[in-house]
Amino acid sequence: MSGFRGQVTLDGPSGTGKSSVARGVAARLGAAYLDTGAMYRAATVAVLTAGADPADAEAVARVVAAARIEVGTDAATETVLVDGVDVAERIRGAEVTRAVSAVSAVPAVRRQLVDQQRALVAGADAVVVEGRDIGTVVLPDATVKIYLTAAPEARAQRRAAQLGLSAPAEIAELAADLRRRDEFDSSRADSPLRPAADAIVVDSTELDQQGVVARVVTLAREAVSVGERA
Ligand SMILES: Nc1ncnc2c1ncn2[C@@H]1O[C@H](COP(=O)(O)OP(=O)(O)O)[C@@H](O)[C@H]1O
Ligand SMILES: Nc1ccn([C@@H]2O[C@H](COP(=O)(O)OP(=O)(O)O)[C@@H](O)[C@H]2O)c(=O)n1
Repeated sequence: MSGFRGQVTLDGPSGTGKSSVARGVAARLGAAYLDTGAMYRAATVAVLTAGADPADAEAVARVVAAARIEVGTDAATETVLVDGVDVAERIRGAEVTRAVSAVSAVPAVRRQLVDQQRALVAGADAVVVEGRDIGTVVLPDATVKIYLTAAPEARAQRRAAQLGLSAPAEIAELAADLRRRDEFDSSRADSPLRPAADAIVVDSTELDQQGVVARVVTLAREAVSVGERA
């Protein structure tokens, strides 16, 4: 079978499985992988490290413009650096998660990171890119666009399992955080979270992770063969 060539975009709300599925799909397709959420989280680390207020759009834009954000495009290893410092663990912490939606709503930050995202994938024959606006803004001509959804309860349960939390109060807090971020990300003026008009919606509520990976790989291969026949 010939190798996959093209761009796969995976967008959707938090906890739907984007990162894990995108890594699995990239491995199966022999493709590069870009986690754009990690870039907005790294920008948030720069803001917090500088002591800037995440709600102060001008200060945020200034700090992020001066920060050197580096992310890897290898599905097997995670590389996230801010000004040369490894922040791969810090970006997943609660402090960053609380502030990231405010930082990512700043248009100057989005322009900077979208330019960087396009440059990072420009040389790749095959790439899987995940985020919120990849199919709508970053790569509007992608080969196949997936919009991943899942029931809110399933998303909160998955996030809790991932973080090793099981107390009902902790799960309720995670669910509230997911709701707050979805609401913020979907209602911002610049590049809100929404499916592209030509995205295929995949609901992962009743599928396990391998099932979702298999479905997306099939959709990616079908899109290429349709493209070849056209
Ligand atoms: N279909 C699925 N069923 C059950 N758990 C899943 C599924 N897809 C992903 N997960 C798990 O849910 C958690 C959150 O997934 P993640 O990929 O981080 O989501 P996102 O990037 O959309 O926030 C991870 O621990 C992952 O292993
Ligand atoms: N392409 C993207 C990716 C992430 N983001 C922002 O970055 C935050 C963190 O993204 P993420 O993908 O790491 O979040 P999780 O789904 O892993 O919780 C999101 O809540 C958005 O505010 C964005 O605005 N645009």
